[in-house]
Amino acid sequence: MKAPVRVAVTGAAGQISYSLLFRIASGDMLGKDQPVILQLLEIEPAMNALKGVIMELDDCAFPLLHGVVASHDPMVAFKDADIALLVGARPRSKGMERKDLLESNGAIFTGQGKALAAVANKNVKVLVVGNPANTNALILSKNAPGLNPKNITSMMRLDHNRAMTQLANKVGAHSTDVKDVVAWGNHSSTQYPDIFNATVKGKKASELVDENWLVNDFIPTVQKRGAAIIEARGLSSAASAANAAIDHIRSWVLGTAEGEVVTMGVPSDGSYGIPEGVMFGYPCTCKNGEYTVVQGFEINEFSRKYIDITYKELCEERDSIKHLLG
Ligand SMILES: NC(=O)C1=CN([C@@H]2O[C@H](COP(=O)(O)OP(=O)(O)OC[C@H]3O[C@@H](n4cnc5c(N)ncnc54)[C@H](O)[C@@H]3O)[C@@H](O)[C@H]2O)C=CC1
Ligand SMILES: O=C([O-])CC(=O)C(=O)O
Repeated sequence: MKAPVRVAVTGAAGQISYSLLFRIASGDMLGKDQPVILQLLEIEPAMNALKGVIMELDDCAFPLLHGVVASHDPMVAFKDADIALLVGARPRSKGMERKDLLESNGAIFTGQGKALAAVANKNVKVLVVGNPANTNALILSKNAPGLNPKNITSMMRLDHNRAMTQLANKVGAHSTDVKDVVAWGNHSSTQYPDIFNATVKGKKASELVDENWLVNDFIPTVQKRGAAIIEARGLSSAASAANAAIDHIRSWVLGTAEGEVVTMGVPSDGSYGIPEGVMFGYPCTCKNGEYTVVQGFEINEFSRKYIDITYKELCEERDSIKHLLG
């Protein structure tokens, strides 16, 4: 029997967590042979709601769930955490851009960065989900001395998964037939879902679709999918966001399949002309618990323009929260 892995989840009484916790406890994230201890953080007013969620976790009698800790103190919830899923933050409502949340959410990640650095496992793998995820992850990273900045990532996997299905549907294929899409840049309406390196059943995707569809349908559909869900549901995406978080961590910890490329928001390192200093959606592969940014993807003139726009937005977001960067 493997030793349990400690998984901290913030915003544990919120709607994403309601889809996320049960899947982590059932082994979807770390494998069907990996026990877990859930360490749940909420704000004080939500502790009663969290109690109800924990009652439900108990009622599942999950074989892999070896303990639940609940606290409103990050120093308790993050203690010895091996993995931290930072979901707790306000969601946007209709008419807002995700960056409009920076003012209310950004400060959450200064305190949580400090607490993680103080008490979590030094190799803790962090995924920031709370929006605006990339810039919140940057704030966290700058406030977490002693943690490896490479281990602080932001969620672009939902965008990646959205792009796969949109492309598959267009050409009459299944998402599993699609390889090598990338959601470059920011988890925002400037992100660039790119199919120029992608294949569908081994055929170049760019030869199966035309530029008009890319510009007027595919790219805006993926960019604005979150807003379309808010419009339809009255609430932002939750189950699909939880699913993407599971996918992100599973790939990172257990590795990507042979030939599989996934998008992760990771610290920019100069790859593809993006200078250091932002969290950027890059194509990645994962092995032995580490991710590597895939090099050598073709960036044509069309793609360059979109990539530069999303990079510029990330710089603007960073400039607007300079005071939170430690
Ligand atoms: N990166 C991505 O792809 C996606 C990100 N999101 C973002 O995820 C975040 C959470 O979304 P939902 O679960 O729908 O929101 P929600 O409002 O249902 O839940 C958020 C929970 O976080 C808690 N919370 C607030 N401040 C906290 C703090 N300082 N520490 C711990 N918990 C705290 C709240 O009490 C609440 O229970 C939002 O910012 C949303 O925009 C949502 C979908 C996709
Ligand atoms: O759109 C939102 O605000 C929630 C989110 O990040 C998404 O669904 O991609």
